[in-house]
Amino acid sequence: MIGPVPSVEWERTNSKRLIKMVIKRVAEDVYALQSFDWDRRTFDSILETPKGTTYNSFLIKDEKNILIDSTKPSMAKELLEDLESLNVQIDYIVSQHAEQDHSGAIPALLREYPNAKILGTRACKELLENLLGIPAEKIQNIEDGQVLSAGRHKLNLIVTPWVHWPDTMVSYLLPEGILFSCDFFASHFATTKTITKLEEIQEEAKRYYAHIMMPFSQMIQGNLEKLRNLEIRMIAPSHGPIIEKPEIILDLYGRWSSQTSKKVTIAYISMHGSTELMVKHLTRTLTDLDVNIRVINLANTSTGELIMELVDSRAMIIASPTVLTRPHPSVASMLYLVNMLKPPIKYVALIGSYGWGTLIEKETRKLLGTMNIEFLEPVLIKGKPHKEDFERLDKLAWEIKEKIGEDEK
Ligand SMILES: Cc1cc2nc3c(=O)[nH]c(=O)nc-3n(C[C@H](O)[C@H](O)[C@H](O)COP(=O)(O)O)c2cc1C
Repeated sequence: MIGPVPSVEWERTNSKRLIKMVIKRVAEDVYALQSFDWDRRTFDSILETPKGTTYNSFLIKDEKNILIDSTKPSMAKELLEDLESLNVQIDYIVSQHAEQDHSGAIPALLREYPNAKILGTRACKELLENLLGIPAEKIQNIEDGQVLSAGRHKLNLIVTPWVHWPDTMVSYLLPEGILFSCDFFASHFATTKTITKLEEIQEEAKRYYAHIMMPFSQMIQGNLEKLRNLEIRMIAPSHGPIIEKPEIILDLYGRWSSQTSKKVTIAYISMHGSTELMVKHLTRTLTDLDVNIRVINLANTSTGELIMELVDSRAMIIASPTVLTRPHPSVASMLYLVNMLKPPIKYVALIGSYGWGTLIEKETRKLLGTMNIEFLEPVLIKGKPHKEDFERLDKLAWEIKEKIGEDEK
């Protein structure tokens, strides 16, 4: 039986420490304990976090008290103090994902609550032992679909592998209908607001999806399917704000994991302007052909911005001069990342200028070696582009327009 719609209310903030921790009442006897990292600007040394982040832990107070996820090790002290202020003993810690930003405070929690049992997936158990030195006997494996009863509250434990590591799971709380989703549907966004509108979350959710979730789009589709029959009233991820209108993020994930739009993203760099002239010409022609394009100069725009554009692009044009026979290093490192993150692009075209001899095509194909893409005929020219080079670019523009219109996927 599902209960009344949960809604977030302020409980208290720990202002002594510059609001490092915020406690929110999410529903009756359900609390969000959020650690705020307002100033964090990168994650995993890859992902930009221009709006900081939070590490969210959730407490269900009942006959048995359950803590879902924790925080990063350096914020363990604040989490323990806030639990103390809520006057609870912890019976269960559900570790939805062993990565240190969610489970790093578990050793400190175990020192304070030595009788607490840790629950996690099989893969999580092994990782908790290896990453955090948590003794095996403290951790119980959960089975997919297992229900943990706290008393009035029932927590449905659902195995959802690869959102973001092999160990990941989510938990669905009844009667409130709250989905504790860990990294699934998360965003790096330090805000005290809860989300009810798409525009409030779209950009940071997309940045997060692009870097963390995109390589696993097939698994995401499978896991979305697994959640389809749940009546989800609220999504409480372990990073970023709580989402009070779950359909907005569920729709985005549905689209991002299975569709592209007819968009073409052009990523370029140019040292002396010849490749840039090619990009300008191609941009003009594609615009005349009414193709939706985004142009990104890698010299002044981060690779992260490009990766976000690729979430819903159907084609990518790579424009690079030849440097020591290969793509410019900024292009090469971008290609390395694209190959890892596997955006759903279907077509790739390579253009660029070289001086005397080039292996750029071979190297580009190699760098994108594990992607399922069709390479269009490259336009590689010696020196500055001339009339016949512009004609080749026009031909490429027409080909791109035709290709991206061929299907709607
Ligand atoms: C550091 C450096 C290394 C280069 N290495 C090569 C090379 O291996 N093969 C080649 O054909 N041209 C090479 N070139 C020449 C450039 O590819 C050529 O000048 C090209 O037109 C530059 O395009 P851009 O004007 O878009 O920067 C090199 C240029 C520089 C500055």
